[in-house]
Amino acid sequence: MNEPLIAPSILSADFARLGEEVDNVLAAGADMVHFDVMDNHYVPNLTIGPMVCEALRKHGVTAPIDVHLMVKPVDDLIQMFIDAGASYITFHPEASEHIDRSLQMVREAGLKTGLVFNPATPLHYMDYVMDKIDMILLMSVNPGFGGQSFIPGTLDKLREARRKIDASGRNIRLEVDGGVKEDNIGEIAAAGADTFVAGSAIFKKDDYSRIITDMRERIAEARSA
Ligand SMILES: O=C(CO)[C@@H](O)[C@H](O)COP(=O)(O)O
Repeated sequence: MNEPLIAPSILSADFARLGEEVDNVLAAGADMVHFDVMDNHYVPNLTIGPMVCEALRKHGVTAPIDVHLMVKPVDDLIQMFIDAGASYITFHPEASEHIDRSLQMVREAGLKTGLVFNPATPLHYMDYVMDKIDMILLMSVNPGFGGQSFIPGTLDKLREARRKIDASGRNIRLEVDGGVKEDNIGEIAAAGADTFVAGSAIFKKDDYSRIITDMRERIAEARSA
């Protein structure tokens, strides 16, 4: 099992102080920055684009930036985020006309890539591209907004995704996003996730270090049980 990674979603950060917020959450022990891109078309919200990713790099952020594209179509923005300094680029299979080609674009640029599955999206989209993905992201809420409740059926879906990853023999990260909190992160880890996106659970707290440490402890407890 991969070492667990905590990826705060900057969707819940104070955008007026974004550089400082990202510095603070990384100094508090976060492993990477989860960067939610929404187009008010594929999802009913509008957020940030490649200029903000580039600005974070210019600000001095060296940690991995995990770009989650909630846009349709995806290919133009993939290229822009490659140029802007993304580390991971994940997208929804329904948002690409040519999933294999979109994955290939990211890989040829030397970045890590992956597919994102909404709560009702079946996992079979990954079946013929397992050799081209580094991450599978299961949405545990319907995408578009922070602060929603974790959909419990995601736990079974995580177990199913974990079986597929293990059967592939490849080192693919299993990320979960939506409603991840300190009181459910243990069972999410036990279901097979190794990469944990949390927005409001971290950014709505005063002490980022305490919540990230608490999350790590609960993951470790779940793994040793
Ligand atoms: O992509 C999304 C929502 O579409 C997420 O990354 C949210 O930003 C997670 O927020 P919390 O549920 O952790 O508050």
